[in-house]
Amino acid sequence: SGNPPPPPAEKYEYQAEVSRLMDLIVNSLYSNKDVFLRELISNASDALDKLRYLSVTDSQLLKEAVDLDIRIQTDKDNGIITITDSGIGMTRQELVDCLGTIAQSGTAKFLKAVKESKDAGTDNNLIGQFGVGFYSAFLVSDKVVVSTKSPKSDKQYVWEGEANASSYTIREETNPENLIPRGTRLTLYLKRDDKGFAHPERIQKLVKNYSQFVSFPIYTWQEKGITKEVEVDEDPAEA
Ligand SMILES: COC(=O)c1c(O)cc(O)c(Cl)c1CCC(=O)Nc1cc(O)c(OC)cc1O
Repeated sequence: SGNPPPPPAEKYEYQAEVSRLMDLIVNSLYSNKDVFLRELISNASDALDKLRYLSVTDSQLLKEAVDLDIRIQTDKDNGIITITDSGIGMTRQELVDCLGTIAQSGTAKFLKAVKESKDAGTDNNLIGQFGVGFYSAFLVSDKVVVSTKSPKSDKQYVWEGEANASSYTIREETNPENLIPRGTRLTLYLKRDDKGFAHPERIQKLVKNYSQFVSFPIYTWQEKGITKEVEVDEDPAEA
């Protein structure tokens, strides 16, 4: 017989503050939903920064020898966006700590700030300021899958959450096709009304807009092959 079956997915309840936060976001308090891409590119960039910084004292972290970059793939027929980075990734516990809970302090302040800004009618983007950028994925997605591999663990884990759900699941990644050497891959299953975000030209426009301060190359994938979005003063001869 083959390998033993993988352990079943484990179900976790969100911390109450996370549920409140997600309700707020899912009810799309934010008129310009574009911010989801800025937040997710920012998270990917932070994870790459973390890896680069830690690798200065621990070169083992780079043993998977993959380039430090961000790849954004769009599937416009099925309304799916995939954002993959080769950053530090997360262990199972970090998945629970990072995506299932948020620091209480930040949340209370965030919720208060949003309420005030809502009352004040000024719809500014508070999401990024409180480290809750991940949940902005639910501005445009019914379901989000986060597959992540940290150099600190020998397994890759998959977090799965849906909008308006009170719980999420975490399981081991066992499908060889889905394995990544290191980093995090987010798969966004876009809402019916937001499938337009999966059009390559729309993503490319948003990436150009948000990638100005990102010090890693961002590639967007489309039918015709890979287009390198961020021209890092490339020598024309190499182009
Ligand atoms: C380490 O960050 C990631 O793996 C990562 C990524 O590469 C891309 C992403 O879109 C997201 Cl959402 C993540 C996770 C970011 C995150 O929430 N990190 C994080 C948050 C915490 O509250 C924390 O506290 C222990 C630790 C974290 O790494």
